[in-house]
Amino acid sequence: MTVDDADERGAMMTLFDLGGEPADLGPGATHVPNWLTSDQQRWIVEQFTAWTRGPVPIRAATVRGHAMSVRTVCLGWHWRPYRYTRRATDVNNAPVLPFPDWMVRLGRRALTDAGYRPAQVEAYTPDVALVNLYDAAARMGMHQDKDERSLAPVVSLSIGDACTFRFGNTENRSRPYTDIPLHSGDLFVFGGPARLAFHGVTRVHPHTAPPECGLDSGRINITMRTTGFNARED
Ligand SMILES: O=C(O)CCC(=O)C(=O)O
Ligand SMILES: [Fe+2]
Repeated sequence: MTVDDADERGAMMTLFDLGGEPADLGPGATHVPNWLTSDQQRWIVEQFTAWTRGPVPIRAATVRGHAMSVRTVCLGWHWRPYRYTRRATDVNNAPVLPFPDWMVRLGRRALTDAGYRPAQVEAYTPDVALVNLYDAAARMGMHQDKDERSLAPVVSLSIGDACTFRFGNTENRSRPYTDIPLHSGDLFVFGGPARLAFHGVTRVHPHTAPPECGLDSGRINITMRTTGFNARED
């Protein structure tokens, strides 16, 4: 079997396994397949294209001397391992784009659809988005999202090629974890007892992006978070 065959098989498995039981992700984690409409996905891809042009260009962050395989552009705050600043201090020192109001509203709708109570939804005010672009070879190792001071939920949106997302436990990078396919348009929310769960992307499935999503190849993932830092901090 060639690598291409293996990719093809992975792609087919990912495309056709939507009918099964929803994975039990434990309390605090919710997967809502097919949450964004095709129109919304295409519109977000257009925004993404504009974000990558700057003022801070999309780039692979450096972790312990190695470039990540994923490239990232940020909104609201600039993230570099392992802190948030208002300027892209490890890129070109330009100020980061503002966090858009429509994304706050989208984040609130995401919490509603993930089963959060109205008071929690109204209080939700994410102020940073990490927007990741994965090519077919990109991965993300198991990690916790813990550079934020706030433990408000993380809202994750996926567009383009499907991936295998590994969602684990709050203790360490190893088992127990659950591998779930995230497809174009899927929403994933992790908060409460799952907020500091280890998670990662074990692989991207090339050629699985639906034509109507607006992205020919690769995968975009947006995670909205709440830094808990005040506006003047740098
Ligand atoms: O790409 C994903 O689905 C997850 C991204 C992620 O975990 C992160 O940006 O911290
Ligand atoms: Fe993460």
